[in-house]
Amino acid sequence: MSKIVVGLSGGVDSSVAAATLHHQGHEVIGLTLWLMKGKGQCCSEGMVDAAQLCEELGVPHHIVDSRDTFQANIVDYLVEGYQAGVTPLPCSQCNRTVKFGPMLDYARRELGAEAIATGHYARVRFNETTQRYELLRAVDRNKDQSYFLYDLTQEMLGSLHFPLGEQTKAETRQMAEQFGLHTAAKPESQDLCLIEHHGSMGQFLEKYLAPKPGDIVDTQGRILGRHTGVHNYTIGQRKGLGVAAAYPLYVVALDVGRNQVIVGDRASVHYPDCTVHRVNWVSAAPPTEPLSVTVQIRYRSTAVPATLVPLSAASETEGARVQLVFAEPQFGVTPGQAAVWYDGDRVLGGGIIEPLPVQARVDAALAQASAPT
Ligand SMILES: Nc1ncnc2c1ncn2[C@@H]1O[C@H](COP(=O)(O)OP(=O)(O)OP(=O)(O)O)[C@@H](O)[C@H]1O
Repeated sequence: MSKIVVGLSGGVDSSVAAATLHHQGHEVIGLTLWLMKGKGQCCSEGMVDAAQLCEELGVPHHIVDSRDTFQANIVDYLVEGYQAGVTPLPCSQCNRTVKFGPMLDYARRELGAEAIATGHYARVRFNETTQRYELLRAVDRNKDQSYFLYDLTQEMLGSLHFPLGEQTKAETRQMAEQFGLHTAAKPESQDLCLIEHHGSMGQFLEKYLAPKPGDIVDTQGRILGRHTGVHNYTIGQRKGLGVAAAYPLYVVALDVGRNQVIVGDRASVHYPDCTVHRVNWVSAAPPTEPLSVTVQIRYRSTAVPATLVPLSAASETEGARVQLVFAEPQFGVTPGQAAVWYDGDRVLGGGIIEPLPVQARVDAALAQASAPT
């Protein structure tokens, strides 16, 4: 049995992950990262719940102040992204740069442990033929979090345990009761931790970005209304535009230079393809030829068939790039969000959807708007 450091948020999933490993006879050490600056109920309550869980299990608990790392890698990343007119996805970035990397470092350096575990719903296996670790979807498809884990490295996968990957959420809740954990009845977190902490994404952004009103225009440039700042809008957004029209309007492009939000009909926010940068091939070697995959462009969306075409990197900071050509045009392909591609249950890789130049978005919108959906 080995020494395993378990990341504890104070929620039911990580509690059951820790309790399971403890009951299997592993030497469990609880580790909670203190993530957010300022007073927020979720962080303080989470740390206390995690500490109490470790008391119940009779295992040590460590708290590591990671507020500066979280601020630099997540808060600043989000604010800069929204300011530039994209909608950044914080979770995959957080998993790699704030959670798994630093947790593994701390486990090795301070605790003499080589393994870490979390309550994520996903699976890892070692492929003897390719000699690579592979990331797989969780058995509980409704809870599957593999989408957020595409950016992990082989080294991280090799040190990781996901004790909940083979079970359903309902089974996890049952186990929490059987183990007699005080976190058994804790409600499910509904949103991004940042949103739970601040109330809403709007309230979070208000702290960092001043309102910057401008025009809402259609794809022909006609002014339809006013907006409160391009950072408050997302490609594909319909609600909250405050513009009356004969048909529903969607955000087609965010023009930061002109400070305009450009809107069109539903057909105009369908895209036949997208390019993706900062690509990570988590389970497989990068291909040299086009590859058939299924791809997920949002956490909750269904994976759809696409052809992946390898591209050369435009610059060193962009990392590897690929083009994804969808079998059917996709709604609201949102720059800043992750595209994650799969071969069945196996996550092959993923990356960040690149912004298109505004004019290219408008041209694509005009072309799609006149095409049948
Ligand atoms: N502050 C933290 N410190 C250490 N590990 C964490 C922290 N927050 C989350 N984790 C780990 O990452 C996993 C997934 O986190 P996520 O925020 O998605 O929580 P969740 O699915 O609601 O799980 P939980 O019920 O454990 O909160 C958690 O189960 C936990 O192992």
